[in-house]
Amino acid sequence: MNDKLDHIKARFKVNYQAFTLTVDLALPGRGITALFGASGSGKTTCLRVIAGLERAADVYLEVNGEVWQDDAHNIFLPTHQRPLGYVFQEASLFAHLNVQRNLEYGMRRIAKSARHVSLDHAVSLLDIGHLLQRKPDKLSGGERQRVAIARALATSPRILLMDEPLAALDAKRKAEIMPYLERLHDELDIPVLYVSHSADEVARLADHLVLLETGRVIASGATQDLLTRLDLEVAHGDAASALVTATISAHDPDYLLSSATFSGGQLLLPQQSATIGQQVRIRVQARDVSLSLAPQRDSSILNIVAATVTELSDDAAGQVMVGLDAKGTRLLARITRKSCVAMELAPGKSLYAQIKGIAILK
Ligand SMILES: Nc1ncnc2c1ncn2[C@@H]1O[C@H](COP(=O)(O)OP(=O)(O)OP(=O)(O)O)[C@@H](O)[C@H]1O
Repeated sequence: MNDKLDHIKARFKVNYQAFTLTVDLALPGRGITALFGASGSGKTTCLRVIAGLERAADVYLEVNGEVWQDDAHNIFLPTHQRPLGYVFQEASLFAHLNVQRNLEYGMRRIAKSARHVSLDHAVSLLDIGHLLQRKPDKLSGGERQRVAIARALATSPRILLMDEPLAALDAKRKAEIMPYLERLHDELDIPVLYVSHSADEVARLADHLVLLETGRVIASGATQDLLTRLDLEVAHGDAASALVTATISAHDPDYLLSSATFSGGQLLLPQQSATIGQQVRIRVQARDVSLSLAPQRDSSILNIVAATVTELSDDAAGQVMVGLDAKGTRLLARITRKSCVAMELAPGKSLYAQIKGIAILK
């Protein structure tokens, strides 16, 4: 299987009285694709159409080579015949069955020949072996969600649809479950459509991003690219950030630091457990980047990289978002309009980006 953007094709229209959704998407057949947008933009409706749960018009839906629905040719696979896993905001487990039975229930529906994820594998991926005998009411919210995800996986889906699976959890439980979602991504070859309105989750998990606005797809592309496109709202405001892919190149135990190389040079990070040569995904928030025309040598900031201004765009009152290119990696810096004028910033100008804070995502 390759990474071309044509393994999932979804084309349809939904017409409610007060809302119209028009979708024409070609998405990668692997990795996590986030559907991102404000409340009411149509994210859940998209998943429901893909699952065959929602009436839509002019539907064409193809998942990794299988046509599930093609209205032009009267093809319609009902929901129970679509090999998909659906995980909702609130785990809908059977209260009277223990975890083991809940998992088996999902699996029994699937013919032996179609099973490619074993129960053991799903249990170990979500680390729920110690919970198998418990009833759902004896699980925490995070544990319930892990069981719900394992149950979806145990049906050997060709695609996993996840509708804000972390939304009902508090920050601590979210942080607990995130590594499991990353694990699915790293260890399973099942594409995930992940509905979210959290920029944080999207930056951390998604390879591909679909931006929805009042029923329209306004952009679809690699997360790294879309987060830094200044014509999009997602690249503005307090949460705006860039993603940097880097490779761990050294550890410095004396200072508890690790270095990582990326297209624009080297970054120093808090000491990482990752081995040398391992890839890491780093989030750099626009508000944590300041700019200078000369490289500062008398600063406490460790990460200073040469970059070129690509574009400028107004942000909040008195603020400007600056798009930067660090030899192939896009960064954002949010600075004051006053500094922008004083530094005579314009596209093509060379300068130095001083990165005050870095978050290692994985
Ligand atoms: N069955 C329905 N009949 C009529 N209108 C509906 C129906 N289902 C959803 N809508 C409307 O369609 C729009 C999109 O809803 P949808 O649930 O897809 O949005 P969403 O982006 O998932 O929102 P949220 O983040 O709040 O879950 C909303 O305006 C909603 O009120």
